[in-house]
Amino acid sequence: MENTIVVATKNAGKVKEFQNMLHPKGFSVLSLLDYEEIEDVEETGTTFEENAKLKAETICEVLQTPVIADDSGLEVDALGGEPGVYSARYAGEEKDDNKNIDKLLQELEGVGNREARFVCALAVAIPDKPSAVFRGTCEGEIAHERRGTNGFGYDPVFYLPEKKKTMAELEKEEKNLISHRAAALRHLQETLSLRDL
Ligand SMILES: O=c1[nH]c(=O)c2ncn([C@@H]3O[C@H](COP(=O)(O)OP(=O)(O)OP(=O)(O)O)[C@@H](O)[C@H]3O)c2[nH]1
Ligand SMILES: [Mg+2]
Repeated sequence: MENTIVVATKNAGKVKEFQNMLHPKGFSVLSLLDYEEIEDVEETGTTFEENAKLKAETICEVLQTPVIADDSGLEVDALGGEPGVYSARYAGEEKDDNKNIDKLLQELEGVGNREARFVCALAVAIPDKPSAVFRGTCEGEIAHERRGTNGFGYDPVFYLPEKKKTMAELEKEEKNLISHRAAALRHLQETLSLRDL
């Protein structure tokens, strides 16, 4: 397992981004897509941090190896911070990105304030050690319609005014420099060495 990091997620979009961010640093990335027998961890927390810790600690306990977990989502100011920790299941249990975007655009119909942010809590769990959690955010606005095909989730409607593009119009390298996930990973690295994992 040398230079391998396990990310406790079944979200293929997240897995790709962690691979693209960690491969250049000399790590290979495994995820729960490589351990199909492991069931989803129930996200019973009320914050991104609680859910990230829950996922990291549960999978660390099962695999007895260091694990990182990402709990993330979209906070929209005009919706009082929703969908927040419920971002994946905003339009139903099937976690359908397209339906989630449709619902978001409906909720914001006629709403002037489009300010929003992506939030990522990244938790690290190491056997027999206290876990740690780091937060990264990325500020933007909710567009009126979809643009772009890169990324996943709400990326086609997450508009970055300074880039004049949606997140889904950015190349993956560009997203991985400015995203909430990249920011959380930077914070983790300021405190911990990935080589300790
Ligand atoms: O456009 C987006 N670009 C992103 O970069 C991004 N990051 C998160 N999200 C949204 O937030 C949910 C996370 O929920 P979440 O952390 O519970 O993950 P998940 O349930 O998909 O997988 P898991 O990691 O729990 O197994 C995701 O499904 C997405 O809807 C994003 N949307
Ligand atoms: Mg989830």
